[in-house]
Amino acid sequence: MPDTLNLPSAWLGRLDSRSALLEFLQLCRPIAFYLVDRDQHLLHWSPGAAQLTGLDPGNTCPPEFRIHAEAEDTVHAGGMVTLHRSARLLYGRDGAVAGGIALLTSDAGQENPVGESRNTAERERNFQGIISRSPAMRNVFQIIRNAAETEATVLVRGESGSGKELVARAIHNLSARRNAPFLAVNCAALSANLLESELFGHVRGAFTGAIKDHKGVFQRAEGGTLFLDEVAELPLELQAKLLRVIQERNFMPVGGDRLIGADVRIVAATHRSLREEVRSGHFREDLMYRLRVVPIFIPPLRERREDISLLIRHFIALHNAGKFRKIEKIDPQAMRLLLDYHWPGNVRELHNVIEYAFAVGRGTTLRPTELPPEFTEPKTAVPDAAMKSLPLRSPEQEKLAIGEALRQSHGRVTEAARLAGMSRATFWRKRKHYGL
Ligand SMILES: Nc1ncnc2c1ncn2[C@@H]1O[C@H](COP(=O)(O)OP(=O)(O)OP(=O)(O)O)[C@@H](O)[C@H]1O
Repeated sequence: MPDTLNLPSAWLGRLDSRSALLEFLQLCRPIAFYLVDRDQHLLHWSPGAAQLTGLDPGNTCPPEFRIHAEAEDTVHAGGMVTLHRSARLLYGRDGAVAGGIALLTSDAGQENPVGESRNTAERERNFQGIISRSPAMRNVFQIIRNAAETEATVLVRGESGSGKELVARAIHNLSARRNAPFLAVNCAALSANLLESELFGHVRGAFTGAIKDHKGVFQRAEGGTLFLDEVAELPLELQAKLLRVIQERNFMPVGGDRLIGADVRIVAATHRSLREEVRSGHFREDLMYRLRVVPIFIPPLRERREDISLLIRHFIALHNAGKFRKIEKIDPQAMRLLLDYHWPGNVRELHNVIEYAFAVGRGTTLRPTELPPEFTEPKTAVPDAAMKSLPLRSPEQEKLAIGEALRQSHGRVTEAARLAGMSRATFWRKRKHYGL
């Protein structure tokens, strides 16, 4: 079925969303669905919904039908009819929740088709362990599939915790190299000397303490894939050596006198823009071009908000499999806090939040009090004067202050721009510039 992903963006840009929505609602009259605003006022209850449920609720949404979160669940119309409901949240241009839309189908007699389509949907949302239903990520999945068939070097860009290593593993697992090793090295975690040794190995006596030969990851990953995380942090002298491996397919261990062949596919990752690193003289341009043969960008979690509830459910299901606690429901207030959060640590942070809830809470409902302090503690207002002096701040301070303004405003850009004492346009530009 075609989806928005396949619609030309130029055409989408010209579309008047108001008239398109009204046409769409008219056309779908026989289908059972409804729309609510963020305060749960019923905006539209289709004739199909009235027929299926036997209800005509006016503009008051029956409590059972309120939409607080993305859900695939059942609702009971008038306590008699059990319906299957697919609910989705709708977002405004400012990124805040603007309401919800839900589709109702009769559970009875549709067991198989609904069951099948749910399974298909589940498969589409779990690609090699990467859970997502965002169109941008579906694009990423397709690039992974295609790139895995080739030997091309891949550069994954994304914020910390957004899933770069998962992408690298997926490429390896789908490639012809899947039966050989997948090894990961974090280029930011080691000093230049240790990193060189870890990458290329050393021979006995190469330096004090080198009491025996040591094989580097280029040798240990023979026939497989090497994941170079935080590649932008690679010191310049090692960049030259890496370039050589990519071009010549061989390398020299530290203190060695003999070149060793390297049959390794490289997948590199960074949270920085390599172009900017090249511009500032921290990264070799020739190496950048060699690494980004296939560039993959993973959007931060806050830019694919449709994934938040999916990931929450995924991690809850993972932890439910343990013995300590089973969470069956999420309190609507807790869900709103989770959905409105800015997620600076991306999926890793979300997983930690669920782990925290399992550790501190009890019972079958996840409650707001079981969320870490940053969700519940009263926000300390950023002093206006301090925010207004933003242009005088260093880039690091400015980035921090913009992040804080977004956090305080729950991602609502107009409000955040006001807090930061900037116009919306400047705020957008700076936010983009800092990758926030
Ligand atoms: N879409 C996703 N679905 C399921 N789990 C995910 C997803 N994205 C990330 N994770 C999980 O979040 C954690 C962080 O992911 P990963 O290590 O791949 O991120 P990263 O971008 O490489 O982070 P860093 O740059 O900090 O190393 C891992 O536990 C990973 O399994």
